[in-house]
Amino acid sequence: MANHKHVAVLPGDGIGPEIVDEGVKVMKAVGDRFDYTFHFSFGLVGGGAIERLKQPLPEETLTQCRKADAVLLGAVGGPRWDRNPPHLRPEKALLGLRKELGLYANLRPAILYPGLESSSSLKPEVLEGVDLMVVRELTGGLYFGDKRTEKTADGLKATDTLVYHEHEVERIVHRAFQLAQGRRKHVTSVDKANILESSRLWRSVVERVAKQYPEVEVEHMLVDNCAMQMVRRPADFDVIVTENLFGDILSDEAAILTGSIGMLPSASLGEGTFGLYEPVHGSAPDIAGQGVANPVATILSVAMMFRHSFHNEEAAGMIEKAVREVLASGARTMDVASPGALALSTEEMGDKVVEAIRRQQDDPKVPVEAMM
Ligand SMILES: NC(=O)c1ccc[n+]([C@@H]2O[C@H](COP(=O)([O-])OP(=O)(O)OC[C@H]3O[C@@H](n4cnc5c(N)ncnc54)[C@H](O)[C@@H]3O)[C@@H](O)[C@H]2O)c1
Ligand SMILES: CC(C)[C@H](C(=O)O)[C@@H](O)C(=O)O
Ligand SMILES: [Mg+2]
Repeated sequence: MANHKHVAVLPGDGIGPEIVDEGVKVMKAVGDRFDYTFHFSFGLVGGGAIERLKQPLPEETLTQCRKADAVLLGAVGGPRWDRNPPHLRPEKALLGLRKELGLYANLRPAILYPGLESSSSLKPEVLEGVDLMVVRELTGGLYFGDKRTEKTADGLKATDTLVYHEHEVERIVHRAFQLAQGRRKHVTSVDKANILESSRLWRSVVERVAKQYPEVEVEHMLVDNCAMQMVRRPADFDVIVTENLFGDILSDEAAILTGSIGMLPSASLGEGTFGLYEPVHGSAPDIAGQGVANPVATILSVAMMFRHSFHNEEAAGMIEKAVREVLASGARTMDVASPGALALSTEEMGDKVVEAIRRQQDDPKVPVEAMM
């Protein structure tokens, strides 16, 4: 029986449309194998929406997302809008989507694919076995606390507020422990409890919740130390759970472990099966329009969509295996290619992944029942 899925597609700005095209292509290829029929609804978000509708997150786009089973987003932002007032910044759309759709749990896996060791500036022996998951709280913290700029006698004064409610910490920490149960059963909770009140609350909640998961080992680490340990002994990390801004920064740092930020996918989830899937990176204005961006982060985000929103682990595995095979064959986009080597375009890389998916489908060694 056909599986009907409505996917809201928000390409956004910069390289967004280029990488999303490849994500949709892969979704269709896997969908064919598993008898999905997709309804794609394309929407405006970010800078493009500001230009056309004078707002970064039009109500129509939000409604479209609410009606969908999942959202695939490219990226937003660019220098053209950098001087806009806060309510007309493309990035504001991301915060609106996350908050309005209740997507508080941001899963950002960082896996080093075989063959990409040489794309990292770290030594191969440090990188061996890197497979970690940053679980970032996504709808609280500094991003959403009161903020204002005011005039004082000494000049301007700007304030941002870092607020966490106990229940907000509790639900993300549970999510991290549950993920760790299916992985290597280790959680590193990252905070700044030596200085921040919100981190002290965070740490006490982690200690309480941890008692419900006795088989999972837990450690607390200060964020500054974590930033160092992540590049010093990255393979020791399994699940990292942390607040919004720390998670944003540490997940970009993880790009050094995987060879490129173009390799990092993400899933933003709430309570149900609905999710928003997007690469960790931004709109990369420096390479936009050239057709050279790495589409793998977006393609791996599509794999996460099959896993978390469609509960189809086989389809997710098929995409990840295809990416693994393509990289093992030496195919590289510019960001991970050796200096002087011929690099593939965004589209060519997407085509390679689709070909690898089709090969898996034709391969008699893969039992059909294992793919159902
Ligand atoms: N989720 C999002 O939409 C998102 C995330 C981060 C930044 N942004 C926005 O994007 C804009 C640019 O931000 P930035 O330059 O700090 O970060 P960025 O992630 O866009 O780019 C950082 C560097 O990584 C490279 N890069 C990024 N993605 C790549 C890919 N797929 N393949 C190859 N190289 C890639 C870029 O060329 C650049 O050199 C800003 O407006 C920022 O606010 C949006
Ligand atoms: C663009 C920005 C608002 C966003 C964030 O900080 O969450 C981005 O950096 C990300 O990681 O998705
Ligand atoms: Mg970021």
